[in-house]
Amino acid sequence: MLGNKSYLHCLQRQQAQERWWQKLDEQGYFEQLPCETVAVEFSLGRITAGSVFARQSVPHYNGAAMDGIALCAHDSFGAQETAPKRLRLLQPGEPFAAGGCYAIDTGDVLPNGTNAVIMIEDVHWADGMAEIIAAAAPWQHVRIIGEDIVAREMVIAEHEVITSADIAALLAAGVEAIEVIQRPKVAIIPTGDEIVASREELQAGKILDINSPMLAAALTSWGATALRRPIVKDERRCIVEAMEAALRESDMVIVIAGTSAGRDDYTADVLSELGEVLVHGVAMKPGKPVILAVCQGKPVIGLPGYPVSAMLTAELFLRDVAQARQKLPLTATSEETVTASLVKPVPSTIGMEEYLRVSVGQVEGKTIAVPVRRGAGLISSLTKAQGIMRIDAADAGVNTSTPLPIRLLRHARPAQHTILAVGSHDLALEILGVYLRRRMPHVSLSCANVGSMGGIMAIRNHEAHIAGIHMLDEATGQYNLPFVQRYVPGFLADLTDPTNPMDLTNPTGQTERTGRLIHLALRQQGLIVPPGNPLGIHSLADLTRPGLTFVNRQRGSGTRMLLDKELGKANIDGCQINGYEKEVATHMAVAASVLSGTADAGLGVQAAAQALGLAFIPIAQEQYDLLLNFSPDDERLQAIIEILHTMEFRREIEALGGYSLCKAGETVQVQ
Ligand SMILES: Nc1nc2c(c(=O)[nH]1)N[C@H]1C(S)=C(S)[C@@H](COP(=O)(O)OP(=O)(O)OC[C@H]3O[C@@H](n4cnc5c(N)ncnc54)[C@H](O)[C@@H]3O)O[C@H]1N2
Ligand code: MOO
Repeated sequence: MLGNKSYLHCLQRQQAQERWWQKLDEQGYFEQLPCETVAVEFSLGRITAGSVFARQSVPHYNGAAMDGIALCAHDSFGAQETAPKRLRLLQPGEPFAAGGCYAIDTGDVLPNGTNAVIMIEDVHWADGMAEIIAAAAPWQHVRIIGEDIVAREMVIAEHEVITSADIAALLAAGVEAIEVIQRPKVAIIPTGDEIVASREELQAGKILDINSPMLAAALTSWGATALRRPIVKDERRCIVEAMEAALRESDMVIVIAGTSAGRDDYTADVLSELGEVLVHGVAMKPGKPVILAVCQGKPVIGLPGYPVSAMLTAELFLRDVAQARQKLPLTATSEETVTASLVKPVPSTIGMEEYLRVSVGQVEGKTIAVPVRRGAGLISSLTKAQGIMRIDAADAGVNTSTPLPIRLLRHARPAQHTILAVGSHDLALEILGVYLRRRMPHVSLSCANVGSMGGIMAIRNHEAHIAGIHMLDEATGQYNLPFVQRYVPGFLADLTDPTNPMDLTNPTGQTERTGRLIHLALRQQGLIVPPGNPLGIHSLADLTRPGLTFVNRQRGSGTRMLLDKELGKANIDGCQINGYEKEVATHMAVAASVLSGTADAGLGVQAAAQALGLAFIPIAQEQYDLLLNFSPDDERLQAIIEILHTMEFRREIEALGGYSLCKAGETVQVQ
């Protein structure tokens, strides 16, 4: 029986946070924190447990602030240009006598009897005497005791983050060791029969524990100490034992997975046995089944197993608690955001807050956000996105006209430097991004895979810089150009017009038509089959053999169009092919289906077959072009075209297998 899981009654995020926080606060979790003493030299970023006072003054002696002579100011009174005064040079260690002076360097102790320094530039030497032409004020050019810090003065207040300058000030003030708040120890307990700790144990049905290292790294960046515990089986007793051990040794516990409604999901039960579950279920996506509990006065969080859910819920619920537990300023308020509009409306469930991962770039002065794939199990949705857009629980979605704030992930380059590539995806585009970054370190390239037609539409709507496209026009037999002319009429620059600014050698004049369609590669498309081609597949006709399973690409993709055209030529109907209805979204997904054995064949690029060590039967060569939308003088445009012409780039792409870049960078011409 699945049981009556309480998280089905979801709380709003803020309500859930407040409920957990309030309970912890009542139990004094954020007060009377454990402390430890560390060497000041190694205290960077730690939080002072109490205010720290100087043990000595800085400077601790009166010293010269300039190179020159030390004298008694009184002896200089009356000195003028017309009536210089001469002072007798005393030897170091010689007692001071009125009318005398000592040679002195910056930092030297001021000799007894003296109280001022005259800079060496203002001293004349005559007959072994120092001649001065202006009076010195008492204590001029002298660093007097305590000028910087006076003994017993406060050097740093309690609960401050220690900076590098603080380290210098503390050491100067005679403080060598300092009491700081202990880093909270956070135990991480991964659970699940299918979870394994190393690649060696990985086989079908097993999942590598990537959540523990991810969370440990996040905790470290939040100032906490992560204690990774062994993987625990989906057995109630094992989880109880692991929890009890974790509670003994840590200040906070994370239990990964087992938060939802499955038969082996014990996390909430165990936590209510060992303490109090305050929240099970928050109206947010991803992350809905998160559990917030308090056991033995310590916060315990059950994170949903999907990596994106685990990361987001840890950031939203755990980070503040970990930081407050060490009196660190909370990160949330200092996070970098940009405001952007979505390229297409995104629906969302009313009552559920949604965290949408997006690519962000600036196209024609407008900041654009392109959603990346949404699944909570897709960790690459976090690594490939530039930011996270929050859709409010009250909204049924976001339309394209409402700009919304986006929290930037990693130290994202500013949106105005991000090139948005929206269209059919190809590895060559990502490698182009790497080459661009080498030339222009401030620029990044962000790719959103929406298929060739989606790319053309994004260019038409002024929402992308680049669209990668490969679509064959059956009527003309030509690739790409007819579609651009049909769907974005007037967009392409007329390069035969000498006044056209797209002539990069002569950037003058004004015109509306600034787009370019340039060659990237000729790609070999073909059937991807298991190594050694065990079923002896040689042509599309073989796909109709009984017992053979095919995997298809999604409708609207260039590869699907190619397949349908080739099937038409061979007089084969899709319904004759077992698996024709099964669609996946990328070349690599086709190759992965073949590798895993869920399909015997699929159509895709040779590079995908080569990447996964699969066999390949060539079917057709297709033209993959880049539709570019930059202002003519944009240096990124020039850089792209230059890179496409380099041998280094061409060789690297051709080495992927099945690519020819002999025309890369050239403008696509009407045939
Ligand atoms: N009937 C329902 N099923 C599910 C619901 C629901 O409302 N009703 N919610 C779904 C949502 S939303 C989420 S999120 C997940 C949360 O699942 P659990 O926390 O119970 O976690 P598992 O099912 O054990 O794992 C989910 C997924 O994550 C993988 N995983 C787990 N631990 C790790 C790890 N340490 N490293 C990497 N990956 C991990 C695990 O293998 C699963 O693939 O529940 C839905 N179900
Ligand atoms: O909460 Mo789950 O994380 O939406 O997939």
